[in-house]
Amino acid sequence: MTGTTEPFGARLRRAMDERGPLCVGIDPHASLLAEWGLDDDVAGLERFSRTVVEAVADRVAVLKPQSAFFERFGSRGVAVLEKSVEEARSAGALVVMDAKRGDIGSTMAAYAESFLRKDAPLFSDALTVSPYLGYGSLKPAVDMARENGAGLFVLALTSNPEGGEVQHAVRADGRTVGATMLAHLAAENAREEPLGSFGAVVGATLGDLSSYDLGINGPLLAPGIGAQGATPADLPRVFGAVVRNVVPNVSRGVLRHGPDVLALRTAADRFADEVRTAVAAG
Ligand SMILES: O=C(O)c1cc(=O)[nH]c(=O)n1[C@@H]1O[C@H](COP(=O)(O)O)[C@@H](O)[C@H]1O
Repeated sequence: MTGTTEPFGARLRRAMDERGPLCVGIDPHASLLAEWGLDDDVAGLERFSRTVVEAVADRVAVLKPQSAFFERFGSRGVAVLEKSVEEARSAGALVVMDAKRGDIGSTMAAYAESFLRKDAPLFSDALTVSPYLGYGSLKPAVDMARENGAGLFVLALTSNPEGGEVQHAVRADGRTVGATMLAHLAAENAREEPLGSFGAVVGATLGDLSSYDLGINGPLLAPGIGAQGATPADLPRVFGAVVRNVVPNVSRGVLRHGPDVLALRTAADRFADEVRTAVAAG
């Protein structure tokens, strides 16, 4: 931790307690731009992204821009991404940059500088990362996050059906690969209060996860609600005792209500209420 920089986990816990834990994704699919009556170009991208930020950044805990949809437009798309991150953060939302980076250690350090160094143009409160070059390859990102009060979300048990062939694979020590990633995160977050800064991505679509120890003392980003078929009511069944640490993500389930700001806001509020009710019951 540098100076008085408050760790991501503490900032996230407070935001979740104050605003509820919902994360809304900024996923400007070409099909959504068309549904919103926008052109599939940089101006359309900018209008889409600004509208989502205007609609929900003052009320949800987290916004998660999907970097690929911005990178599609090259440097001008990335400029829109920079602006969206800045606007979302100034409206009080935390930003999780969904860029799913993962590389050998020496180049991972450059990715970490791009997203997790406080003075970087794309600095975000947290970054999604892939540990499938080995968890240890993420060390430069872990270190950079710690120094800058940022966090990581490590892909552990993803929402897509193809993930199982890697994540459920059993290692020589009898543990699955996914369980091993969770154990690394638990070690990273040990003794952190009120919540560690190193989260796992665990799909809300996965059903019974009782064979996994999700008690990593860190946040669990749970995509899959809405378009992928999971609902807020599934959360207690999937996450059990750690449901209070879940940050459920909805992207298309909210975004399909645009371009009307009020309709987007109402959709996000409805998911937020359903999540609150499910977590309270869990
Ligand atoms: O890391 C992620 O955010 C992620 C991990 C995962 O396992 N599954 C998953 O869907 N996501 C992302 O979460 C978002 C889900 O979008 P919707 O299906 O439209 O709600 C997309 O941006 C995905 O890239």
